[in-house]
Amino acid sequence: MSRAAPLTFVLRSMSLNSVSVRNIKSRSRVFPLFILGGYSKSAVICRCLGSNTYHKLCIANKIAKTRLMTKTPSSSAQLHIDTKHMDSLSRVKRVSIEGNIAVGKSTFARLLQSQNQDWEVAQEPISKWQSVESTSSQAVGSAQPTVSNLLQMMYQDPQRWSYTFQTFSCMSRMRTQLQPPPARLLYAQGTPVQVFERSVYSDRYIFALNMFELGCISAVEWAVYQDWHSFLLEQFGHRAQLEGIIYLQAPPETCMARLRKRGRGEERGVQLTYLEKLHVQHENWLVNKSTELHFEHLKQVPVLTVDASVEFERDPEVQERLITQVQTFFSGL
Ligand SMILES: Nc1ncnc2c1ncn2[C@@H]1O[C@H](COP(=O)(O)OP(=O)(O)O)[C@@H](O)[C@H]1O
Ligand SMILES: Nc1nc2c(ncn2[C@H]2C[C@H](O)[C@@H](COP(=O)(O)O)O2)c(=O)[nH]1
Repeated sequence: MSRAAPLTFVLRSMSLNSVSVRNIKSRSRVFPLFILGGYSKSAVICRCLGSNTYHKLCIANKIAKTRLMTKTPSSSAQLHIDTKHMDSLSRVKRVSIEGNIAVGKSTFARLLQSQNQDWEVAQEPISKWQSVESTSSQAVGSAQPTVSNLLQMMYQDPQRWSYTFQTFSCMSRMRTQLQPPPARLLYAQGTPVQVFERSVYSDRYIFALNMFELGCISAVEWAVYQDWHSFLLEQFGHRAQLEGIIYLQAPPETCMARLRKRGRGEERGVQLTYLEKLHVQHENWLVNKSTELHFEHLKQVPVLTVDASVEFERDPEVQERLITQVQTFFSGL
């Protein structure tokens, strides 16, 4: 049997009984798919009726990429596919926790993780920013690997390192948001939710914007950042889209006290004015809705604002109230 070069398809729509795919190379052909069965962990093998053509579908959340394993089917080809797996994937909601530095996002995320097996928390990849490996451009073979703390470099010399930091933080957030959900979420009884600590959106609409407004990112760097950010999200955004946002809201003074209490070395020089500015950015985006957004779906994403000024770390009653609030929010997504 002859093998054609692999083609890539993107799942366009999904219902209980059919799935249609668009050939992204020709941008025109649509193949109806019908349920049959048989899938492995992250791949579905489907068969094209009336021919020996097989397709392998690699699924990520609501979007599936199919790879043509053998010859090209006719445009009327009917494919068999198990959509049970796809339905499970599409049930998984994606929510980010947003809020000022040290407001309590990690603490809150840990609380959520401990409360419900149907929720999976992805932490902010701070450790990656604290240890960036590089090699010097010395003679081949003698180059020594170096580990740099980009978070510290950004705080020590924001003019020099803010743009570099935002490229790295955004890429690491994108990677996190593109992670498929763990298998146990696919079999969840309730509402399965992937919870992200911050997102590619706060990267742009909170931090990068703030650094630009503070003059730590130049006009050219800001233009370049926005250009690749928009492109990245246009290309992959459908796989990283959020269904909800939890905004942990607290006065900057409270965040400052918690930041000092936490005592992270890199943040020693952080001033209250910086947290005040970040607070305004959060309020503008998530409460006043005055931040200019560039992604239509983002304008519609529901926001749950949680009063994070209360001490919830060691108060089971407050924790219970918060969890109920979150549970109600998740089930309405
Ligand atoms: N609700 C709260 N009340 C009092 N202290 C808190 C609360 N939430 C978090 N903290 C403390 O504040 C500090 C920062 O919390 P953390 O969860 O690391 O914040 P973030 O992830 O938003 O930066 C930690 O020392 C934590 O113990
Ligand atoms: N300049 C930027 N700084 C950022 C960004 N994301 C996080 N951070 C800083 C703020 C904190 O010092 C630390 C971790 O944040 P927490 O709020 O989780 O404590 O990293 C960013 O995009 N730009």
